[in-house]
Amino acid sequence: MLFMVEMDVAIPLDFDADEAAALKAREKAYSQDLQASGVWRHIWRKAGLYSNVSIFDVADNAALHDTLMALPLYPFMTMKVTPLCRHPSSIRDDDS
Ligand SMILES: O=C(O)C[C@H]1C=CC(=O)O1
Repeated sequence: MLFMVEMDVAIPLDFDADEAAALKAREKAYSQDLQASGVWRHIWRKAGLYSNVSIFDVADNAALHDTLMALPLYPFMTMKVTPLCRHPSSIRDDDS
């Protein structure tokens, strides 16, 4: 199942800088592992914002939930999740 997930990150300005850097490093590794495995299909920066729009390919709603809850930056994120399905006008043979 495909989902578009929009993530807005807001780390408090007074949050410890070293701790924030460590969380961002863990987040990057977690994200890149999921990208390599095909679960995190796409990630795009929203220009000018500490936000991204991502496409996840997971088995079901519960798998998406578990994946998102495990994001190291999750406590500092606001998310919007949108389920996706194929568009009838798509010229692609599959959802790649
Ligand atoms: O920077 C972000 O958009 C937040 C988060 C998502 C992946 C990652 O590496 O960081």
